Amino acid sequence: MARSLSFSLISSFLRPFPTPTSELPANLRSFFTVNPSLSREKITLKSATFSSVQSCRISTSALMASGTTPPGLLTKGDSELLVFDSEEELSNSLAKYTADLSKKFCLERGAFTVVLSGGSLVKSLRKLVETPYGDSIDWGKWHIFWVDERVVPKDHPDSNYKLVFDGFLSKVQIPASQVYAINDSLSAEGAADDYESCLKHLVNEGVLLLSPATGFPKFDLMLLGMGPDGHIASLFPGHSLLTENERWVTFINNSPKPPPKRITFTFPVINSSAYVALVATGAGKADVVHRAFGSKNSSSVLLPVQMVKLDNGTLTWFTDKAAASKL
Ligand SMILES: O=C(O)[C@H](O)[C@@H](O)[C@H](O)[C@H](O)COP(=O)(O)O
Repeated sequence: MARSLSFSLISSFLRPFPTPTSELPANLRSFFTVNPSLSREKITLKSATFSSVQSCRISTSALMASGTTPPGLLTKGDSELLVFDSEEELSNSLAKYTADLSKKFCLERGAFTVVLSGGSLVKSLRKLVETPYGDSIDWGKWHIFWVDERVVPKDHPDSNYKLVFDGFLSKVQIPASQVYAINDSLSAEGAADDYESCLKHLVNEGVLLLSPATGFPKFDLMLLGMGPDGHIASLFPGHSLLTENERWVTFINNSPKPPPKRITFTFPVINSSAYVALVATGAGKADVVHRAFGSKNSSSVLLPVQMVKLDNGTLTWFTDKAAASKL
């Protein structure tokens, strides 16, 4: 039977840890002990349940939405997994994580470049428009991109632009000129070329930075969903697009997930990001979460989600109990 440990990371802002570290299992004890810098202001989660925690590497940077990296826990290409008791709690924490990164990047460089996927992610972002974030975020400095888009008119029910507009953009004050939708009058190939040109223009304008290490654009934050087959963006298992290493944006005319015509960022762009939050909820994602984080990996063939290996950034998985149930 899977061992389950529930503990409250912080139930109020009055105390740093409700549970003495001596009462935690050894692996979590050392996790907290080596991070004396954890402060009550920086920990954002109300509670989390980790099943079979040996399978997961959990570091404080995922819990500290300000992005401060504690010493000795993160390495290049490392990733972190958070498991929440409910999607509601996940949504609260995702909002805090995003708001804190917004504050950091707006202060550091006066802009915040945010890339969104479609799917259930957009619903999980709902708390971001609510108090206290909705009123305090500097929306005027946000720049919104799509990691993938279905090549359909913007008012089509399949459009990721429409999904994000209805669920998020229509509720906040991001200037329309800073919302980069595809040109839906073009073919998939034309729309990908056009979007890549748009990104290059934004690099010239200084809105978008280039990764000095890879030469690909370095977005501040990507908020990505994941399919039950392990796809991210419109990068599907076994597809030739997985190995694209020159283009920034490419296209697919035969997507296994409808609709068939899409554009998508490529792996070099995704992996050049400063921060990636991978949001996976529900039992339908449990097999893939297990494959990515479980102690036994039966296949040498990597699923697309396993190919997210950031060159110099922080990858955090936000999951709920159902998605983590096979760990
Ligand atoms: O346009 C798309 O189809 C998405 O960008 C896609 O990559 C999505 O994020 C995943 O399929 C997860 O979707 P769910 O969270 O709805 O399962």
